[in-house]
Amino acid sequence: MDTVLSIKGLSKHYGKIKALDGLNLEVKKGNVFGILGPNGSGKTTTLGMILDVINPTAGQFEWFGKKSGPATRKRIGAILEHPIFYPYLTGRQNLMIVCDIKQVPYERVDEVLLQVGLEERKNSKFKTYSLGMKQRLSIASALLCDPEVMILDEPTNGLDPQGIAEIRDLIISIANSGKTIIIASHLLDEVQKVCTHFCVLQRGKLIYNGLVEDVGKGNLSVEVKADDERLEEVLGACNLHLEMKRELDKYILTMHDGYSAADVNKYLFDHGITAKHLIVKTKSLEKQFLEILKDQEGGKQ
Ligand SMILES: Nc1ncnc2c1ncn2[C@@H]1O[C@H](COP(=O)(O)OP(=O)(O)OP(=O)(O)O)[C@@H](O)[C@H]1O
Repeated sequence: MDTVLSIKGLSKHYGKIKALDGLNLEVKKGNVFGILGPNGSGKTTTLGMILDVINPTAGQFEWFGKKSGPATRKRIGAILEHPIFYPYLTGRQNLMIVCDIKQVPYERVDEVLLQVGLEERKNSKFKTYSLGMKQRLSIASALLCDPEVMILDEPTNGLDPQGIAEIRDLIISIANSGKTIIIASHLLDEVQKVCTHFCVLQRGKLIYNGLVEDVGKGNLSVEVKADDERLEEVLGACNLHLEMKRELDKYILTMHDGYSAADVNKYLFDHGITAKHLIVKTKSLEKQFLEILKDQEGGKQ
């Protein structure tokens, strides 16, 4: 798979503050790559450097196998902050101004407005747009040059749940059109729903890099409830699980490899107990993220 972005030993120090410290990362063509991290972990600094807005203290990066420059920059669309649009001009007129600046033919304006779902409101003034519509116009603006890569910094910041869902669907549709996408976010649910890959930064260091589909792999957890006072004793005696925990009126079993909720159900049934609640719990990215951060903290002690 073609490498779109290759980062080697990238660092940015502000005096004693190591905003980014020796980052190595590769993003391949077609990836939807989430950069996760708590506040101040170096996400925006990373995006700033790969977009040539911030000068690195050390290290390097390549776009499409080449040193970054005007030719590679044309192949990248980015939204770092809300771009400034004119409130009294329509969405369409605002994008025509961007076309003039970027030397893109005006035909692209209607194409991108359609792509981001603003076709019906294209002749409304920008000041009448909701926050979600403003964000979609920003994305439309970044799409004007038909870039191969889109870089989005916290694309759903400040949006309501419906706005978040709309931007999420838009990102998925842009990814499906074959573009590579890099998103910095602290919304784990958003990354889990949209991204194929993710990395975690903490205090400027890369502490995790992997596939989103691998989240939740590992030992299965099964949650069990039953109206039977023998439940704890019977469950405790079975050898399907590695660990059993009680949480209020339910039991959480961490299963041995190869055993499922159906095995628990059959075991209980064979012991005359009918489960009234039996669900498989998969680990969310949120849980995994918190564990990754905790492991890192633990490793320091
Ligand atoms: N211009 C600057 N001068 C000094 N320190 C800076 C500067 N820019 C960023 N930093 C520091 O570098 C660290 C990383 O900041 P950065 O904005 O990249 O983090 P972030 O992960 O994007 O955080 P957030 O989620 O809050 O936006 C922080 O400690 C921040 O205070």
